[in-house]
Amino acid sequence: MEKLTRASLGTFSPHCSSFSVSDLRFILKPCTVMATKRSVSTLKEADLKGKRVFVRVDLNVPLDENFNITDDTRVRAAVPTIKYLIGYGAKVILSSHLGRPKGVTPKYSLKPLVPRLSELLGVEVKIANDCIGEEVEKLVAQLPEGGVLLLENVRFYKEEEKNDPEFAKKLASLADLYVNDAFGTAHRAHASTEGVTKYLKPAVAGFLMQKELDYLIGAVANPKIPFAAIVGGSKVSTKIGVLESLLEKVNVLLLGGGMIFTFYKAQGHSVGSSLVEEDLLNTASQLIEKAKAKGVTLLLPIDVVIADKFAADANSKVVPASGIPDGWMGLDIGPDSVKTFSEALDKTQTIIWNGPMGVFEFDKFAAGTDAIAKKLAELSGKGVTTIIGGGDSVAAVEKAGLADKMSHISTGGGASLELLEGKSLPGVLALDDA
Ligand SMILES: Nc1ncnc2c1ncn2[C@@H]1O[C@H](COP(=O)(O)OP(=O)(O)O)[C@@H](O)[C@H]1O
Ligand SMILES: O=C(OP(=O)(O)O)[C@H](O)COP(=O)(O)O
Repeated sequence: MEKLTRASLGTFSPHCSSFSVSDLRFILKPCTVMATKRSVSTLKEADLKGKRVFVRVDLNVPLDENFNITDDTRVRAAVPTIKYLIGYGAKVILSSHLGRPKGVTPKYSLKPLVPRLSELLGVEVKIANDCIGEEVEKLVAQLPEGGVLLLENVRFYKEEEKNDPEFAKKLASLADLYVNDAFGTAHRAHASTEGVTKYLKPAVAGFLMQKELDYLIGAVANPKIPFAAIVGGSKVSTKIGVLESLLEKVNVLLLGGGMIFTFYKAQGHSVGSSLVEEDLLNTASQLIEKAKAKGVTLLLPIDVVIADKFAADANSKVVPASGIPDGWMGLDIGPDSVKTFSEALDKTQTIIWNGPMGVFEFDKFAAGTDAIAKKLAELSGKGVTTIIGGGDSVAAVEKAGLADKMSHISTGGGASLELLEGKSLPGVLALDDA
C-alpha cells in the first residue's frame, strides 16, 4: 500500500504552524502565545511497523432507528490517522464511545459503524464484542500488519467515565503506543482519553486532534486580523465563558440566537415572550460595557423575525429589534441584520462562529443562519479563515450544504466551546510533550 505522508493528508492551517501539547499550556495564557510555536509531536513511521497502536477516536455519530448513520462526519474525520497507521504497517486498535449507555446496551453497540469504516478505509475492519479481556487480546494477537480492530463501546464499562486506573491499565495492556484522535471527547478525563496515557507511552495526538488544535487554538490565538466572532445559540448562560474569552481577542463580535433577547431587555427594549434569562440582565449589560472598554465592535441584530408560537407553522413577521409586541417571540435575526452583519464580516480576515442565529430547525426561522453560513462560505472563497466551532452551528452549515466550503469545521461541540473559553482539555494535556 502506498504510504501516506502527513503533508499528503492536507489537514493543516494555512497560516499557523502546529502546536505541541506543551505549547498548549502556554497558549492558554494569551501573552506567551507568540513565542511558543513549535512543531507537534507526531507519529513517526519507524515507530509503527508491526506495532499495536491504540487509537482513541470519536465515533459518537447519530444513528436512525434502523441503525443507519445519519451523519458520518466524525467517521470521515477519523480516517486520515487510521490510513496513515495502516500505510506504515501498524496493527490498529480503535476505541470509541457511542452515546451515554448505562452498562451494556445493545442499541449503543459500535457494530453499525463497521461497514462505513471498512468502506472509507478500504480494509475489512474487525469488531470485538468487548473492549478488554481475553477475547479481545486474542483478536489483537491475530491482527496482521495494517489490520484494524474496532473495540466495542468503551462506555459499556462504568469504569471508563470514572477514569478507573485498573480499567485504564487493561486498555493500555492491549497496545504498544497510544494515539488520541478523539477531539470531540478531549474535554472528558476518562480512562480511554486520559487515564490510559499513564500506562501506555508514547502517547501522541492524531492528525484530527492536531488540526482541531491548530485552528481552535492557533487561529484564535494568532489570527489574521480583523478577527470576528459570531456567537448565537439559545442562552447567554451557556456562552458567558466563551463571550468573556472572545472579547479579549476579537475586533468584532456579532450576537444572534436566543441570547440576544436578554441583551435587548437589559437595554430596556420590550421582548414579548422571547427567551430571556432574567438573572443575567446585569451580565449582559456588563458584557456590552466590556466590549466598549476593549474597543470591540459589538453588533446586536437590528431586526428580528418574530413568531406567535414556538412552532414550525407559527405565523411570523419581521419587526425592528426594539419593537417586539406582547405575545410574540423572536426566533431569527431579520434581513437588515443579515445585511449589517455581512458588511461587518466583509472587512474581516478570520471568523469564528459558534451557535445558530435562530431556530434553524424550523425552516421558517432558518434564513438568518443560512445567510450567515452562505456569507462565510463566500468569504472562505476569498481567503478569509472561517472556523465553525462545533455543535448546532455545524449542523446548520451541513444542512445548508456548505460544510466543505469552510476552512475548518470542528468535530467537537463541548470540546471546542471549552477551548474557546480558554480551558485546557484533559485528553490533550495527558499527551506527551513534543
Ligand atoms: N431565538 C431563539 N429562541 C429560542 N431558541 C433559539 C433561538 N435561536 C436559536 N435557538 C436555539 O438554540 C439552539 C442551539 O443552541 P446552543 O446549544 O447554545 O448552540 P450550539 O450547539 O451551536 O453551541 C438551537 O436548537 C436553536 O433552535
Ligand atoms: O458528542 C460529543 O460531544 P458534543 O455533543 O459536545 O459534540 C462527544 O462525543 C462527547 O460525548 P459526551 O458529551 O457524551 O461525553
